Amino acid sequence: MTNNTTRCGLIAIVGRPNVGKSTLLNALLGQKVSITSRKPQTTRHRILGILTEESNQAILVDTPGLHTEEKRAINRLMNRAASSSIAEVELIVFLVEGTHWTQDDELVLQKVKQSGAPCILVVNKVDNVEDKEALLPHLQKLGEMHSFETIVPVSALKGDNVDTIKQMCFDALPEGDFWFPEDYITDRSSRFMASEIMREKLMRFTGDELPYSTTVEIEQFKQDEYGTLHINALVLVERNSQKRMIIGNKGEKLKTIGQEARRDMQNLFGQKVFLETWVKVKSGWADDERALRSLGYGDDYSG
Ligand SMILES: Nc1nc2c(ncn2[C@@H]2O[C@H](COP(=O)(O)OP(=O)(O)OP(=O)(O)O)[C@@H](O)[C@H]2O)c(=O)[nH]1
Repeated sequence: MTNNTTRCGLIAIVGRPNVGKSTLLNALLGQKVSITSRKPQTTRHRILGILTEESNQAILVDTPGLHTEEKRAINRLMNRAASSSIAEVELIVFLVEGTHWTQDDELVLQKVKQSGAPCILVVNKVDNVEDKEALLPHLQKLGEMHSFETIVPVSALKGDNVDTIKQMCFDALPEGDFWFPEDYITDRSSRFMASEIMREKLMRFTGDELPYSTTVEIEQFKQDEYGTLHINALVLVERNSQKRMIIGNKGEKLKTIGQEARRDMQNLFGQKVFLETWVKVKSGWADDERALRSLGYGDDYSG
């Protein structure tokens, strides 16, 4: 019998636009989530997907040098059972394309070097390379640019060698509890994190007075064309007195909570955040359903 040890950690997937990151992600995630629908080049540091298989959970993010603040935020929010801190991303998967090497690739390489994290170089779109003879010397040249763990030629589109990448991601994970429920995928988890940030601020600014039954529902989580996230957070409490407590004198407390939450959200998502918050007293059955939805057990979010 194998034991129940689980492994979990952050894996960065980086590469200039159009190298096939989304295609690789979809191949890795087995079409569980369509990431190609996200707007290209507008997001930084965000969770791209969560790959959970058996005892492994790889959290795929899109930046190599996660700032300490962000790491702390993720850690604080997600790692409930264990208190171990996240030092770095465990591995960087650096995507380039065929036999090309561009200025943008060079820029990404600099970031990879700065981060100091182990890195595998994934040469994508090899199915497109007409001159197969040219591939080997090209790979050799790439190998001289940095001390990559390994260089893997793949075709994300055809699925060639994608399993090798997946295994390398899993092998890089340290032992630890899962940070997300097993069925979590990217969009939901962003909402989940937004609500966790709100909860955390509520707790911090209202202390023990806030009952456990308080829930936060993220009613809107939308990105506009300029890359700003518009997040509406609804705080549901049981009594008017609790509502007053959260709102505070002339709304001061809710304002502070909102400001702090917004700052953390911006850090975590790496995007400008426009956050609206309001507090409502929940009443009856309909709100129970809401509360459940806010925990992610209801309909899928499509916002
Ligand atoms: N021939 C071939 N085409 C690929 C492969 N992988 C991706 N592509 C194509 O390359 C184009 C860009 O792929 P994406 O996955 O959207 O690239 P991306 O890096 O996510 O781009 P951004 O979202 O702009 O960062 C698409 O037309 C893909 O179909 C591959 O292995 N072989």
